[in-house]
Amino acid sequence: MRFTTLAEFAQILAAAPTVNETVKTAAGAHNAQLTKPAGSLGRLEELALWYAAWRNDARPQITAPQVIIFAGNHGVTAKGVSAFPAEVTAQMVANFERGGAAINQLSQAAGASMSVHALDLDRPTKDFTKEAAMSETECVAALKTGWDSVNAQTDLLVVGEMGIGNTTSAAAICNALFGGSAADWTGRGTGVDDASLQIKQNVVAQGVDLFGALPPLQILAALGGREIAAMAGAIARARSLRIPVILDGFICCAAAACLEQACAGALDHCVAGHVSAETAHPRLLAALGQEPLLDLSLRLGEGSGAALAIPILRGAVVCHSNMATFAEAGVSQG
Ligand SMILES: O=C(O)c1ccc[n+]([C@@H]2O[C@H](COP(=O)([O-])O)[C@@H](O)[C@H]2O)c1
Ligand SMILES: Cc1cc2nc[nH]c2cc1C
Repeated sequence: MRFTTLAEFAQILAAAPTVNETVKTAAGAHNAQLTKPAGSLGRLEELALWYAAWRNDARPQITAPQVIIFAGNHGVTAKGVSAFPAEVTAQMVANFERGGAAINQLSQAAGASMSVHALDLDRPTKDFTKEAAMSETECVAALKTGWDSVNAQTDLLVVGEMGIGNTTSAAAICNALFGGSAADWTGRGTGVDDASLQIKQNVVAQGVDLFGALPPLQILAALGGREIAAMAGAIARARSLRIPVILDGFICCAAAACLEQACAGALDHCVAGHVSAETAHPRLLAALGQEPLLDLSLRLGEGSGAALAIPILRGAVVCHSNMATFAEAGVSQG
């Protein structure tokens, strides 16, 4: 399916497949027969039923998880909102390509393929305290990069990001989408000091003053970044292919939030992999109605927290699909 405008992208979200309740019921009946006290696998049982219902398969397997990292540069970095210089984005892309970053290790440990997409790094977005970060055309191009990067054969998707300055962009998106004050949504990102945190809050407040009244996908264009839009495009593509998604930290969830606010239920195929140490991430997860699987005080991004959650979902699915039933094992039911 192609889209050339944000309005067409919104139509795709509205027409996306929904969860298969018949398969969910069948998966629930199977779960009830497995050799364990009812409910004893806790949240793993709920995860397995959710996964089965999205895959249209009451006894699914996870065989080909995909991790995709998107990188983008941000005009607002000129304001001094990050503890690191903007050139680190491109330097880290080279590191991802050489296999030297945390996400390379975590993807491999989780048995996932991993790819990196750098989006116009030599052309940062515009400073959103002055003008929209991206035009509609630029935002649509980034959404398409994400859309096209999803392998249709994958059965579990993680999207992650790298972009110096992108916690400022994510904070502005969240403040615009959910209200409250700039301080509510602005954290220390890579580790800014008190003076830079104050600048960051002011930048977020200025962006929200200018663009906060726009509809959600226009907020993504005006306050977002290319890697943020690309994550949104990939999450939407996964939905169209019935591929469940594990969400990562604050920036990933801000991208996802644009979809949910544009179309209620757009994240029903997503689960939050972790809650990050970025101060506003718990607030964002609450706004999305998401309960994170892990709480490890990570604040790296790169899809790292989501990749760590892959084995949890794998565990849920192998128990659900491969355990013996009471009848098969000759175990007496209580
Ligand atoms: O995922 C998170 O919650 C998270 C929290 C803080 C920082 N990050 C990463 O740090 C970078 C953004 O931080 P900053 O300070 O440059 O806005 C970007 O590359 C993110 O991947 C990521
Ligand atoms: C070194 C470094 C690695 C990162 N990975 C994701 N965001 C990052 C930010 C920095 C600064």
